[in-house]
Amino acid sequence: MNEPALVLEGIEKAYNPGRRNEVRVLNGAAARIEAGEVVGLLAPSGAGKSTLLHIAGLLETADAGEIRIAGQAASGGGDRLRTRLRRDGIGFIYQFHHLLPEFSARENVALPQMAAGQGAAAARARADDLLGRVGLQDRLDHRPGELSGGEQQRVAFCRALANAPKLLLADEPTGNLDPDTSDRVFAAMLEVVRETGLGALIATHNHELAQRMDRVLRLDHGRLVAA
Ligand SMILES: Nc1ncnc2c1ncn2[C@@H]1O[C@H](COP(=O)(O)OP(=O)(O)OP(=O)(O)O)[C@@H](O)[C@H]1O
Repeated sequence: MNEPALVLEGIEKAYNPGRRNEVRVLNGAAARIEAGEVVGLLAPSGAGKSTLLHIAGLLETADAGEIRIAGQAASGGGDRLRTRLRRDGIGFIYQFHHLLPEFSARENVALPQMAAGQGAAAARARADDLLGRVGLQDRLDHRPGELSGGEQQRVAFCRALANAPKLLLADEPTGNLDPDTSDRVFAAMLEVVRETGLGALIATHNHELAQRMDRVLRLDHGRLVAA
């Protein structure tokens, strides 16, 4: 049986602990996302959504708690373990695409694979396949500045999947797009996510998008509860 894509147990996080301006953001947050499961994360601004995604994505450390990515414990491991798990196990998409402006769509998707040791030809072939699956087969050689906002987000999505992660983390991935484009881009992402069978945690303020996911969590006083 497949290991869960993500397990979080007892995650605690406070900023400025012990000081007058202490902010307790996570207070025993726990979740389990199975392989193939798409889970939404709904939370009002400031509730700790980005903090939670950064901790799950091993970009930020928790004060306490356990994190497992596809069965591998990340908590307690050193920076090298965290970097390897992040590179091989996790794909990220942010609200703004953060694509490299001087590289083409194909190169933006191929580069993370090459950084992980893949040969250039195979990396380009996988990039072309992924980009084709979200309808960008005619935009392979375009640079980000030559693409629409929705196209840029689709490239960012393909880049997140480039190294075949077990877990996809997304922070408002269509949040900067107009409603129609957001809807289309989100549908394309969801279709590919469901085909690949990876586990996904997708933060959104959009209740309609959240309803298309398998289930939805919300942050309530630093804990994750079913929405
Ligand atoms: N580096 C930091 N130092 C101090 N406080 C911080 C820091 N980062 C975040 N916070 C505080 O922690 C809380 C949670 O922040 P976070 O960015 O996780 O919220 P969010 O739910 O993602 O909000 P949004 O939807 O507005 O992006 C906020 O009250 C924020 O002010």
